[in-house]
Amino acid sequence: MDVQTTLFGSATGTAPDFTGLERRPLTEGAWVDVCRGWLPEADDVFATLVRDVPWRAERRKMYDRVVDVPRLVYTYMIGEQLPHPVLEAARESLSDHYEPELGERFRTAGCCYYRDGRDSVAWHGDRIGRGNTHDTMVAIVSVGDPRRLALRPVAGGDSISVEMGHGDLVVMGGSCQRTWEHAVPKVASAGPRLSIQYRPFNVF
Ligand SMILES: O=C(O)CCC(=O)C(=O)O
Ligand SMILES: [Fe+2]
Repeated sequence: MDVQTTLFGSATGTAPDFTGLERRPLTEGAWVDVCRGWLPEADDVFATLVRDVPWRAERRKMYDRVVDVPRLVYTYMIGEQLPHPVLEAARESLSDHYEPELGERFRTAGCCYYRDGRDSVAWHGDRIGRGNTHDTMVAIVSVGDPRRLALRPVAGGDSISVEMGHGDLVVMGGSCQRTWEHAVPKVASAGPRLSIQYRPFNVF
């Protein structure tokens, strides 16, 4: 076996690739990309994050109020080491793939823990910072039980939904954070799900 393969194999598993990625254009220059089964070692990432992330309850400013968001969170800021090497490799691979279009690299990683179907996040755009005024991207990697990402235009109109399953990648891009809103609705029954959201500098 050649050394390169061995090193890469043990440190980060198979590098994710973007074969099978599909883009769904929305209105007003927003879009969503979906790539199923994208993340290598998804089982191990799930178990490691449940155990090692310093999870805390979320308080979040939304619609000019601070509201409780029923889920656990922790955000890895620029330069903080991520809790699994596959997540470092995934960030670099996403940056390499999207940089020509995004014009910059992904820098932070927000982690969310939806413990069961009662955990959720209400309708919002990631508009703290530049998402409020500029086109940007938020790349979401999911592990654990599938949950639905609902999206609806701010101006009014039908909502759509994208299933986020174990190892799936979903990227919201273009004007999505300001012209559309998204939510992870409560469901009658679900097991635990973790979400890792990669964002560029000053997008939250
Ligand atoms: O759970 C997800 O994947 C989406 C989370 C989200 O929209 C957010 O934290 O801003
Ligand atoms: Fe969001």
